[in-house]
Parts: sequence; C-alpha cells; structure tokens
Amino acid sequence: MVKRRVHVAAAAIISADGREVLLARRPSNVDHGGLWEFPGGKLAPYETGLEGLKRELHEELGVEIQRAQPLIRIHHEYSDKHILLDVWQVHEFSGEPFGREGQAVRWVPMAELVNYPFPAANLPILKAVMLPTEYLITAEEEDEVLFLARLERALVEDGVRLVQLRAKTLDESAYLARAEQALALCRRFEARLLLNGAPELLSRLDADGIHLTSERLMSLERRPIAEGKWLSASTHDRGQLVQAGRLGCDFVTLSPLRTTPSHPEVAPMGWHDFQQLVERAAMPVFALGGMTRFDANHARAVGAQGIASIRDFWK
Ligand SMILES: Nc1nc2c([nH]c(=O)n2[C@H]2C[C@H](O)[C@@H](COP(=O)(O)OP(=O)(O)OP(=O)(O)O)O2)c(=O)[nH]1
Ligand SMILES: [Mg+2]
Repeated sequence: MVKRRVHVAAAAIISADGREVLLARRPSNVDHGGLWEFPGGKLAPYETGLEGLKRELHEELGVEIQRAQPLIRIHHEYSDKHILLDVWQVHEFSGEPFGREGQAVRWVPMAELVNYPFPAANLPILKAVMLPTEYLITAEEEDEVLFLARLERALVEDGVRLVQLRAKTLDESAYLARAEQALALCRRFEARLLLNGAPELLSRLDADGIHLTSERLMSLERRPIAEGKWLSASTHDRGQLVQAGRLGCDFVTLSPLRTTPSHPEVAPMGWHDFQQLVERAAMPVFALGGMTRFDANHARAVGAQGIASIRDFWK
C-alpha cells in the first residue's frame, strides 16, 4: 500500500505571560478522536505552511495570527499515512479563541502538558514547546566565584533558562560541589540545569537532567534516566541523531555548524547540511558551533529549536 502523504500546519499558541499554551480536543468522530491537539489542519494545494495555518486558525478558533515563528517539523508514520506536522509558535494574535467547530479549547500550563493525551506524533512537539530558544553550555572556569558571577549574569541579563554544566577539568566530587551551587542559582531564576556526565550523577544531585557526550550516547542501549528528567545529547551526524531518537533523548545539540577555536580540526557542516539532518530528527535540535544569539532566528527558520553556545553567554 502506498501511504498518503499529509502536510499539516499546527500552532503552539503561547499566552502573553509565556506560561500557558492553547490546546483543542479533536471531535470523537474523526481520526485520533478525543485526543488533544495543537489547533491546525491540512494544507490546501499551493498553500505554504504559514498561509495554511492562518486559514486554519481563523476557521477553527476565530483568531488572526500577528506574529509566528517556526517551532518544529515532525515526520511521522501512522499506519495509514505519512504525516508532516509543520508546527509554528504563535506569539501574537487578535481575537478571543473559541471552538468554532464545537471542539473543546483550553489554556494549559506548560507543566501540565504531559498529562494530556495527544496523537503519537506529538511527543517532540511537547518538548519543543517547553524548551527555550537558547541553551547555555558553561565554560571551563577554575575560579568558583567567577563561575557563579558569569552564570548569574547570563541568567539575569541574557534571560537564559536552560543550562548545561560542562566542566571536564573537575573531578567528580569537585564537579558535584560546583553543580550544587549552579543548581541553587538556576532555581532562583526558574532555569533548568543539566549535568554533563554519567547518568548516575542524578542520584547524587536532583538536577533537571543529564547531557550525554556523543560517545556515551552511542554506548547506551536504553534511556538511562526517568522520563520526568530531561535527557540531551551531543550529536554530529545522522547515525548519532538516530541513536538519540532510539534512546528517547528529549533534545540534542548538532555540531559543529561553524569552525570554532575549541575544535579547529573538525570540518563545519554549514546550514545546508544542518537543515537536512534536522528535517529527519525525531526531537528538538540546537545548532552548536560558533553560534550567537543573532543566529537564533535563522536556526529556527531551518528547523532548529534554537542555538547552543558557550562563548556567547560567558562574559
Ligand atoms: N491539527 C493537528 N493535527 C494533528 C496533530 N497531531 C497529529 O498527529 N495530527 C494529525 C491528525 C490528522 O490526521 C491530521 C490533521 O488533520 P485535521 O483533521 O486537523 O485536518 P483539518 O483541520 O484540515 O480537517 P478536515 O478538513 O480534514 O476535516 O494531523 C496536532 O497536534 N494538531
Ligand atoms: Mg484541524
């Protein structure tokens, strides 16, 4: 059987305070009936994703999009069709949304999204909605006072909300001591902290998750931590992205986009190859390698969640 290919545009509509997202419930008589969804629908012939989304949100919710940005594109095989979900984050709209087709519509706090039943294709979308556009990776920093000052600056001035503690020069006990300090600071700003190291570290410190090196990623057979924690990984090619999908990584970095002083010997992949790899990834992907916040919009435009960086945030 040749499967139908269906291209769907859908919206993650975010409340003005950034804390809630609008969900709709699919009517019981359609496919995936009774499950919750991001409002949207199938593109008409010759429509772009954004054109189709504007039409669908008008038809289904009675709202007009004012400002939207690509969030994530998901390819998913259902038993009867191949679906491409082209998901946009809507930051501004006019009109008061209501279920124009009689469907239930509800503003849901981000933290409660995981309690709602969605179609199978939606899992990566939930992750993308919950994640910010910027991922700070900490620099090697001997001096603890300087380390904390620089981290605090990034949290306060750059508004960073996702942090990976990368400290290869510290031994395990020094790393954990550093992590404890970093975690306390991150908590004050409602930022999440991932530990770069062995998954077992989470039993020593209740951080928000683990970041796997690509080597550790490739050595694992199953997801090493519970679902309630974030699992991210470093990837550099398609094989590693596939493995990240197999392990159920919540998101990954893909690098190097550009040549960097830290890895001068590695050939950069550039935006073209990056986009092709991201298109088939099963989770949100952060562009890494010579990235700054000025690259974030372009990264989003080619399918990434955003950018990850050490240097751009470490001042
Ligand atoms: N809108 C939307 N559709 C989703 C999501 N997740 C998911 O698997 N789908 C699937 C379900 C459907 O097979 C397809 C969307 O089609 P749809 O039924 O919304 O299409 P439509 O609004 O154009 O409605 P219709 O005119 O075909 O009745 O995508 C999601 O989060 N939002
Ligand atoms: Mg629809």
